[in-house]
Amino acid sequence: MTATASLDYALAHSEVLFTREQLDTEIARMGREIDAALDGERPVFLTVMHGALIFAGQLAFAIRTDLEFDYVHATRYRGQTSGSDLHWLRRPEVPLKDRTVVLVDDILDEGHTLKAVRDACQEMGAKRVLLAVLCTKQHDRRAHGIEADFNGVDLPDRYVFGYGMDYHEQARNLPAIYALKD
Ligand SMILES: O=P(O)(O)OC[C@H]1O[C@H](OP(=O)(O)OP(=O)(O)O)[C@H](O)[C@@H]1O
Ligand code: HPA
Repeated sequence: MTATASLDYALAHSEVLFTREQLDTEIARMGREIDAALDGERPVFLTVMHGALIFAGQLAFAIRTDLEFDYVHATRYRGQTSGSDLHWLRRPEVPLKDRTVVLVDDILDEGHTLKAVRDACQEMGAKRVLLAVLCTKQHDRRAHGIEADFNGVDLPDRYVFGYGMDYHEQARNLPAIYALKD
């Protein structure tokens, strides 16, 4: 591993943007918003591995409506800090025809990942796909036609890690969102 890819390097060149306490508050709000949108309907709660793992568990506890769990694994970054082609490692198993899907991911960045996963859900017959993300990066590189229905916090256009998000496959279990300094 190169020196700049180490977690020690990342922590020495980063700052905390959002603490666990701040994120707890936002996730609780999202749970209430999702309950209101579901209006009693039981959805498929579809988690995009690996990055959404921590957020999805916390969000599920914040939602009162019963959920049917499934997950997909699609990755575009594969441990790197810039994205490339999307690789599907697991597609949805639960039949999605005529179902509402709550699609859960850690970050909406350029949007290619969630756009591809959302399109796949629609091709499988989902009647409604609601996107719930912990954070959204603010820039003008977003893929056309993708935005979050439920968002936790907005981020500057910097590489972030922690709270499920990786720095060269490290740091996912740090309980805060960190950003590299410019
Ligand atoms: O909006 P985009 O630019 O497409 O980026 C967002 C995606 O990138 C990350 O996944 P990654 O490919 O790093 O896999 P991971 O979830 O295993 O970390 C993240 O979890 C999102 O799924
Ligand atoms: O800034 C990021 N950090 C971690 N994973 C990501 N996937 C897309 N953007 C990012």
